[in-house]
Amino acid sequence: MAKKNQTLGEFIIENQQAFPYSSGELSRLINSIRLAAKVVNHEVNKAGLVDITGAAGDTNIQGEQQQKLDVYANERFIQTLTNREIVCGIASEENDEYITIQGHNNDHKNKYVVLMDPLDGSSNIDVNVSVGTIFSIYRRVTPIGTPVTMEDFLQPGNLQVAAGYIVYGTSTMLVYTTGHGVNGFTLNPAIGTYYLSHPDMKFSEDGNIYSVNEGNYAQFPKGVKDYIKYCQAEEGDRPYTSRYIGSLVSDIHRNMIKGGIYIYPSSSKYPNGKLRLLYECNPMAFLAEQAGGKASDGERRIMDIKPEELHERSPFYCGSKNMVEKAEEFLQNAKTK
Ligand SMILES: O=P(O)(O)OC[C@H]1O[C@](O)(COP(=O)(O)O)[C@@H](O)[C@@H]1O
Ligand SMILES: [Mg+2]
Ligand SMILES: [Mg+2]
Repeated sequence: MAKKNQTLGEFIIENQQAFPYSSGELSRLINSIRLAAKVVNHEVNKAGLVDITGAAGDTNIQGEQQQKLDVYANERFIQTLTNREIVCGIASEENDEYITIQGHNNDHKNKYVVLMDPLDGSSNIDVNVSVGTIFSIYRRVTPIGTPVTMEDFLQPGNLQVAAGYIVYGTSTMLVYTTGHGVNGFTLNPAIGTYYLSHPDMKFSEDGNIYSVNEGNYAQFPKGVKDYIKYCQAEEGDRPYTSRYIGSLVSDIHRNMIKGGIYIYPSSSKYPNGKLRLLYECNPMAFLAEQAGGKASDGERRIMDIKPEELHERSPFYCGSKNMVEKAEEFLQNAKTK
């Protein structure tokens, strides 16, 4: 049972039985993510003081300009996960291909793969707005002792064994699930310890915050435009409040605490949506469902989508269950008209 203010270490030990495969590996994996997050947090907190902001000069497979902090965070998480001898493979937004981790005996004996967005919200780095890291963890499906293959990474989200995010905001928080609810831990930077500050986080069934980049309104499908007009109407419990930070982690985190819906729909600029299914939509969908919320692509449950490619994108509707279902209703009605 989660006890407020217990440390992350105490929580992990007390909830060992909650981790699948009853081994300590998954808890060691969560711990290694915690460690890497502390190092990245340190750099995020001094971004601007040192030359860690701004463009790194390269572009990633998404064709997006890599920020220096994207590259730094990516390297730290890969190094920590590799050194801790727990994972057999890593896929990252910042790497075109997945990374095979052989293990210190080159025996490919590790059981888990991690997919991650090492730094989410890159456009906010230079303007001192919160950013995050998102991770998704699966048990490998190919035989232990052999090198991982793409099959280990292209698993539907409903097979995740753990998922979470770190938000580097006014405070640094680690929020994650292993399929037994969602718990949030806040870092005490003075002593470098995470404390259980948000036990058993829940999405309220309803909310009055909608998060969408309304600057792209003209590019949206009719159903999305209709839903936004519904949110803005002066009737019933509306107008809702519009809040959009432009960091998926921050927008989802706020909505989980206050209630709300986050939408990144398909558009003329992003026909399949902008967010990546494997390391943005799926982990957030796992958290949302574990917190009593909902996550779809407008029609299908996100976690039931069978991925075809490592960096494939998906439209994303996530948050308070009744709000997501209302948005899906507008999308459906627009199709039938
Ligand atoms: O600026 P836009 O088009 O509204 O997109 C904002 C979205 O893009 C993202 O920044 C994409 O993530 P990355 O920063 O990791 O590429 C999300 O965090 C955010 O929700
Ligand atoms: Mg991202
Ligand atoms: Mg990113």
